[in-house]
Amino acid sequence: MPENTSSRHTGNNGSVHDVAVLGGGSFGTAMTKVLAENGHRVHFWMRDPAQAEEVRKTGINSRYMPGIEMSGDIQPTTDLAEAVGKAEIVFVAIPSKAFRAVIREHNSDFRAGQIVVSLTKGIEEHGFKLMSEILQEEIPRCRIGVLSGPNLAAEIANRDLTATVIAAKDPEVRRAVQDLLGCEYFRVYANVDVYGVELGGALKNIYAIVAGLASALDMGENAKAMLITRGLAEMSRFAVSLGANPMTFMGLAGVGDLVVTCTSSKSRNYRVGYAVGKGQQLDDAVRELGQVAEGIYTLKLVKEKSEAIGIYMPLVRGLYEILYGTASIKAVINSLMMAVQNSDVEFILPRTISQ
Ligand SMILES: NC(=O)C1=CN([C@@H]2O[C@H](COP(=O)(O)OP(=O)(O)OC[C@H]3O[C@@H](n4cnc5c(N)ncnc54)[C@H](OP(=O)(O)O)[C@@H]3O)[C@@H](O)[C@H]2O)C=CC1
Ligand SMILES: O=C(CO)COP(=O)(O)O
Repeated sequence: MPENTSSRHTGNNGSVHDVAVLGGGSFGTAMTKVLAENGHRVHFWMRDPAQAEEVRKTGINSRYMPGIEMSGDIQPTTDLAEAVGKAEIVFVAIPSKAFRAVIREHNSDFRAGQIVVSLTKGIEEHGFKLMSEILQEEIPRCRIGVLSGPNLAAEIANRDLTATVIAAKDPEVRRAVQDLLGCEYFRVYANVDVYGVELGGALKNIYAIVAGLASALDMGENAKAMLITRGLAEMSRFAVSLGANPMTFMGLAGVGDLVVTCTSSKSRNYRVGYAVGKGQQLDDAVRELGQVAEGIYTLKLVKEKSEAIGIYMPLVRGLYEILYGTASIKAVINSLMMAVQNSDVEFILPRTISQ
């Protein structure tokens, strides 16, 4: 493992901490890199022994971050108990489909009071649970937080200027995460609306798929702005109905993350939408991607949930009909454009009650 020769550049008090990152994919790797560059000892858990060996020997995770060399005190491991046991703070970057299973299997390895922060932007299939709710159910003795924002892993790994949000009820959790992660290229803002921040990160993936589709069809810049803005209206309507604070959607974890994923071909969700817009089958697009695109699962769950609770989500419904139904893209666009014309900002002027 190459030694960290660069000087420490955190804005904190300079103390070194043992932290764990669970999940050896793109985002786990990017956050491991930030933490190690900030001078912390990172116990980096992944399930693939060959990958752990590669990171140990070369500092590179070639499957998920080819060409990115990490430096500093990184201890890759396939022993989750060891990683969690040594850590003061644990970051979890495991896709939503596997999140509960991994935490449940290792439940007894977590200590009372240990800080556990979810980096995952998805929803559990059964019961519509967010990752912080899973943590609360599985390890209630821990102090829980959620990190979310416009955070493309490749850009963070490249040290491009980035901001994110730590959401937690406990101010010590917020402060600890700000101190651990903050540095000259990574800035961490705080929020207490855990549910809103977390839901924002999960929901925007749906609209990134829509934006990718629109881009593949060369719909133009006005259309892009319309989709992003109506996506924001739709996701905040849904989240607020479930208890989120509408103001959260004006922040980095709301509109910030929505903008980056709806405008960047670095977003996997956007890429899936783009491929489908170019005529590829969804399954083939996902297989070719080779990484997680949480939005394709979130879409199904949000469509069901919105129907169950009576929340109007035309973009969700339209995308669902394209990806999982039989509707043509053209027919969906036509029905969206010809729907009853509603109010712009429904927090100011209520949406028509005819829909
Ligand atoms: N990439 C990004 O830019 C960002 C991602 N996120 C979120 O982070 C989460 C993780 O995404 P990301 O790292 O990008 O995903 P990737 O597709 O890059 O990697 C997925 C990782 O999860 C591991 N994994 C999959 N299933 C299991 C399992 N059952 N047990 C243990 N490990 C498993 C994979 O291991 P293996 O290789 O062995 O299959 C791999 O290490 C997602 O919710 C995503 O939305 C959030 C912000 C930014
Ligand atoms: O959440 C992300 C950026 O904030 C990453 O988006 P994708 O999962 O679509 O790549």
